[in-house]
Amino acid sequence: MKEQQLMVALRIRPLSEAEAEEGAALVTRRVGEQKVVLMDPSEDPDDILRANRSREKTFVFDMVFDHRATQEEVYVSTTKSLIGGVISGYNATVFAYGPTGTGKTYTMLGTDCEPGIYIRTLDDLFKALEGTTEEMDYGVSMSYLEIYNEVIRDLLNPSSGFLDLREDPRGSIQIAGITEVSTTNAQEIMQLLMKGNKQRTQEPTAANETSSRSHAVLQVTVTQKSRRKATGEEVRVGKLFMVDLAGSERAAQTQNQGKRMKEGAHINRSLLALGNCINALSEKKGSRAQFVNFRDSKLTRLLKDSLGGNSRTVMIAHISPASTSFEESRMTLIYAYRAKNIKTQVKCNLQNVPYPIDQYTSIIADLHRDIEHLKARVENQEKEQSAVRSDLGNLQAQGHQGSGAHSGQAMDALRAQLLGAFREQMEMCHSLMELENTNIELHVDTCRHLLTITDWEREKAQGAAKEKKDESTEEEDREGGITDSPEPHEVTVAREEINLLLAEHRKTMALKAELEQHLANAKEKASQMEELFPRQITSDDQQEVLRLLCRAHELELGNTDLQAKTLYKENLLCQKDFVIQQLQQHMLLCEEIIQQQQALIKAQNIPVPETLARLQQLHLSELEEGTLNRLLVLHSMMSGMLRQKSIGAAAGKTTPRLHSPISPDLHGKKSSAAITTVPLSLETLREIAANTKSISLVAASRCSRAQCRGPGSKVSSACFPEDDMLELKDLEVSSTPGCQTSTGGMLSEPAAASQLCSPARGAPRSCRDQEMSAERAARMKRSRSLEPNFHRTSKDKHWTPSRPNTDKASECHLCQARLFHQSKAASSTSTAAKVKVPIGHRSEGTPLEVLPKDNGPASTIQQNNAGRVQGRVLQKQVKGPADGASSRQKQQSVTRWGNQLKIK
Ligand SMILES: Nc1ncnc2c1ncn2[C@@H]1O[C@H](COP(=O)(O)OP(=O)(O)OP(=O)(O)O)[C@@H](O)[C@H]1O
Repeated sequence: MKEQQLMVALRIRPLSEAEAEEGAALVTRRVGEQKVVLMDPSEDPDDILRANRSREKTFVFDMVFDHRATQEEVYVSTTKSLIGGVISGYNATVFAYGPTGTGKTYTMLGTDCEPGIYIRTLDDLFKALEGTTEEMDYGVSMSYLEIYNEVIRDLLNPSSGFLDLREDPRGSIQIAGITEVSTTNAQEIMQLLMKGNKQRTQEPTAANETSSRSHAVLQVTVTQKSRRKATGEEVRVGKLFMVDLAGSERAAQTQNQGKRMKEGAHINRSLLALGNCINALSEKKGSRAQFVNFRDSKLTRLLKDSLGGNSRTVMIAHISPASTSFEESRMTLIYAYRAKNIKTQVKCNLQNVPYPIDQYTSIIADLHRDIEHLKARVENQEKEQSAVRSDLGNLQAQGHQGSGAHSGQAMDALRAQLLGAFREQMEMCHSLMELENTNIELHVDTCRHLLTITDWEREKAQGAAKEKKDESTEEEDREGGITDSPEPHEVTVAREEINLLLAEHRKTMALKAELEQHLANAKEKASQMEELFPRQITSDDQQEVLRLLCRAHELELGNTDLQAKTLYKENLLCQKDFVIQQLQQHMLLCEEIIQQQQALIKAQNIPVPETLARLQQLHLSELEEGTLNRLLVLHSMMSGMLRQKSIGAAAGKTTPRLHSPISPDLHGKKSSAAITTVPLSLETLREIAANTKSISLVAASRCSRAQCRGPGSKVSSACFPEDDMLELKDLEVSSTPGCQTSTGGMLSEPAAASQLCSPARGAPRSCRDQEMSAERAARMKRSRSLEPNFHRTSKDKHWTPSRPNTDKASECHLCQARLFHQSKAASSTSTAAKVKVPIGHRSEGTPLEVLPKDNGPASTIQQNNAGRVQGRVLQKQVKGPADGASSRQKQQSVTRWGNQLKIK
């Protein structure tokens, strides 16, 4: 990882005709290649009182261009050098900053005769790639978007609506549903850009006839893969962002009113957020280190890596030379000058680095099977549902003909009430899932930050060890002992972000608890309504209609549950990537240790025991055979396919896609156990965040394993957020021989264990894992421990992390989460049973009466609200179909529920 200072260049455009007509004086002067002098036009040179104070301010930048600079010069001095890095897998960003009308678009896009940075960069990029394609396979894709009034639009496909901005598990920002064009022709790209630019929101302001009112971002991704098999299947991905920001303007200067004023407010909001980030980042190393809030605007979230992360970044600040723009120029120069202090950490983006992952391939295969199985069940349920719906239509038609007016009215009222109640329940279910989804996102974010901190801790530890070694050999240089190197700002940011994320998690959990309570009440209400059928509705047909309604509702809930389970599996896959990343780093460390030890053995001529020699031989042949590479490719292919399939399914089907399931527990009937994700103990994370010195993901997961371990154990409350501890404390779990795992106990009843551990298949995966581990352990006679987390199996032929450390930890959480939800479902059922007066449901136009409970025969609560649910895409897919609108609906639905809860 290399530290890079942000490069800041300044471009001063020529005096415009309008400025010249106004008689504006020149207030800027370029001195040499790197200096600019700004003169304050308001100061009187004859003012004796201020005679000692200079009316000139000098600013130094990496490059200063004045009106004589050509587009080629600006490009060559700022951007050209980034191309090589992007091809080798590094990220880079160029952004144009400055007040309106100072030439940002001119610099970035340019004109037909004087093309700007976009086209020159792409031209050179393709030329460079052509020269190297003998050795490498390259892929180039680009996307072009604008952020206008805090919403993101695809400039290559404006009809796709507003897009969502997401962070992927590796922490890079993604735009869901954005069009990515693959091409190798710069001319084609120029046409696309011109076309896209026409879609950009552009309006005349007093300062600029063709003012761009939005921030435009052109992203080019270069993927590089070696053609020589011997070098492995390593893929390097370099991303280049080219950003034309909207003008940093003041309303007074641009005389903006109405819509322009509102736009200005949004533009200023994101630019203000950008300014704040620049301020905070530039002071990161200084005494006034501040928190950098990238989340304040879409723009700063998008530029997060460019400013504070993994990117070589160039800022081209723009100013006008006119005295009339003095104030804007001064502010821009101050900001740009500050930005020079920003440092980014640059590292090559490698994907698919060879790593022994056989255990993951089997898990992934399992997940694949589960997903297929669940999908098949979803399809069956859908078929059943449509059959029920058509029956229902027929019966309703008959009911209307055959029954009297009075009974028809009662029937309609009851039906409306039922539908209202079911709809409310479904909305609550979806809101709960959305909250759970948010929790997962928060968790993924937290893990990512933990990884950053772990990386740093490891680097620090290695550095300290090295220093100690040096110290012993060069004592004279080490008077002060080992000095603590300063913590990189990304690590400090990670620590701060973890705290924020934990706070957000607590809020989400509180809202979720309220919603769950509300849902339990709603279910109780619906069950009371069902008991009234026989009294209020006399006709058999009508009763049948209502029963079918309830059945449809039940199916709908079941359907939702299944889809949620599917998505949960997908999420689990995603989390495996994290673990792989972590293990991969550990693997590299181990490799280094092995090499050094081998060198030592050789140098000292130490006799090697036969067993060790055999293992070394095995290790070498493993490397030569490239088995690990193949496994890795298999892993990436399978997980890629799975994700692709999911995306395809989401695009093709109109059924909802949910990240996390809810357990519908209707009318006292136990439904399948709900699953949620609590992959790391939030308590543990909180401790880790607080205890900043010894933070490590491995430590965190070990901790949570340790807390969950032990035969006949109680489910440890330490594995759950504190809000959930009360729910769990009385839940006794006993071990089942053969099913006991090192990561958590099973319910004593086999059926319950199966339900908890593997809802989709017969044998609980934890049990299977246990058997496999035992089998493996028996075969591991020659295995030898390198360090506590790693072992070598004769079957695996390579160093590999012990299974319980990874997948079992996840399984442990999975089991516990299910357990928790089941206990919660049980407790909510009992709570619901105590409710005497049901809360009124919302139904369209028909306020629900409080219905007396009688002792009529119980039947099943059902609902047909499938139509409502269909067409809602509930999971936001990165790089999937555009789903921005639906995710906003989701947000609204969650917020709405949040608000309703508050009101209630
Ligand atoms: N270096 C330059 N040489 C010649 N003309 C320039 C130069 N810089 C800007 N211009 C001209 O000034 C005008 C305004 O430039 P441009 O639209 O690029 O400004 P901007 O900073 O992008 O404004 P906004 O933020 O309002 O979109 C254009 O007509 C452009 O051609």
